[in-house]
Amino acid sequence: MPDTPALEIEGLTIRYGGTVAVDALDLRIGAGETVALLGPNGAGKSSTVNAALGLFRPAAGRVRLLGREPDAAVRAGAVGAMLQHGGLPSETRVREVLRLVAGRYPTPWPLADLAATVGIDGLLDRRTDALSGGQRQRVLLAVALVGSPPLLLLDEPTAAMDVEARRAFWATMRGLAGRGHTIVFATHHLEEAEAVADRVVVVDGGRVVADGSVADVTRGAGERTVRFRVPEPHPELAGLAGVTGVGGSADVVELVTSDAEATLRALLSRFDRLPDLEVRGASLEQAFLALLDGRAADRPTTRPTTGADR
Ligand SMILES: Nc1ncnc2c1ncn2[C@@H]1O[C@H](COP(=O)(O)OP(=O)(O)OP(=O)(O)O)[C@@H](O)[C@H]1O
Repeated sequence: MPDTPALEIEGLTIRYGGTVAVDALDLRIGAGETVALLGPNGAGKSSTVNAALGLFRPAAGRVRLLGREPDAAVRAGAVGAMLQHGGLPSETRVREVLRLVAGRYPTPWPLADLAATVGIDGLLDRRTDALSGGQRQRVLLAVALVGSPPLLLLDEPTAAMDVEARRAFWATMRGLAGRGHTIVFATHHLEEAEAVADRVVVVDGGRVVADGSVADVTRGAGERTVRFRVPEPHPELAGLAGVTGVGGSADVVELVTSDAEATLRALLSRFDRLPDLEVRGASLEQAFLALLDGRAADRPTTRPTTGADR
């Protein structure tokens, strides 16, 4: 069925005691999409990923992976996952773990090719308890990929990786995306989302607060950056109309503004010249922070603990 979504979540609600971690969340991800799940600590990303994998029963809502119940999709090898606290059996060699997992699938990814793809060729005979954090992540990725699943759910997959390993990881992911795999990943590295994702979904307080391409989300946040050269510091710039942040370096000022026109008017009334003036759209990071700041301002000082009670 070509139109069956890879992941479909309707009204997902997850509670831990009195805490509502996920609050009637809806999300539909089409086959072949690469989607970044963004959100501050405690937003509900891991809970959503775990529930999508059927690791626990939600308080309410419905999840389908490629049209199937989570358990059935996992059993059929349709989904591969890397979880935040994913473990490997101890006192075993990497090769044995991968052989064991491969045995569950009818047509597993050939071991040598898989190892080369995720950059663990040199680790196959290493004991799992002798791996560094980043090496462990790569082995966990190999475990997730062994069945060559059409859907990958990855929770902060590059958290322990160094720059080179992260680059290699995303090169592998791009290759898989190019072959039609659906990739859903939670991350705090906004530059990864910007570089890799077709779509970003921002979650806060257990709900989706923005959803679209990076361009949509940055445009939607309404922030702009006004940049120009100025020979000395001007502390008063922080108070100019529209300005929500001041940055820059040496003799360059970068003003983040929610009203570029008002900011430019205020600047032109103070300075005769604005050398090398540039007005740019916000980066994803600026948009993300503006979005969460805006929501924080809307919240009462004491956050309601049970969104589901509303
Ligand atoms: N096992 C648990 N027991 C109690 N509360 C939990 C449990 N797991 C998560 N929570 C709470 O649920 C909320 C959502 O947590 P979750 O781990 O899903 O967020 P997250 O977006 O993945 O955060 P992070 O970016 O820090 O990993 C938080 O308030 C968290 O404290």
